[in-house]
Amino acid sequence: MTEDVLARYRQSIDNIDAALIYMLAERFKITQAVGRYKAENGLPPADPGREERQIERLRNLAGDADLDPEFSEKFLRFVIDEVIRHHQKAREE
Ligand SMILES: C=C(O[C@@H]1C=C(C(=O)O)C=C[C@H]1O)C(=O)O
Repeated sequence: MTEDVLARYRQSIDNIDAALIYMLAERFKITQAVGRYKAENGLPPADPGREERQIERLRNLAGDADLDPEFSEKFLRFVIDEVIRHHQKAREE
């Protein structure tokens, strides 16, 4: 009985994790396009002003959603740093 409850929770966790992976894949597809556009047009890989606005926006959304804003900032920072790495590579190609 208890194991059924745990299995149901975990099924839901598996679905959410799958959605996160698909959403991240879509985000990286569009950021790769941004990286190519920047490389072709001589724009810098990073845009600190945009990052600051994004982080502030997500910190507020996190607060509304009862998620730790510090965690949401760390997560977005991690993703953005990877995007910038891709943009630097696109510029070198
Ligand atoms: C995607 C961009 O490039 C970088 C990555 C960002 C992101 O992943 O949200 C935001 C700003 C830039 O440093 C962009 O300039 O919009």
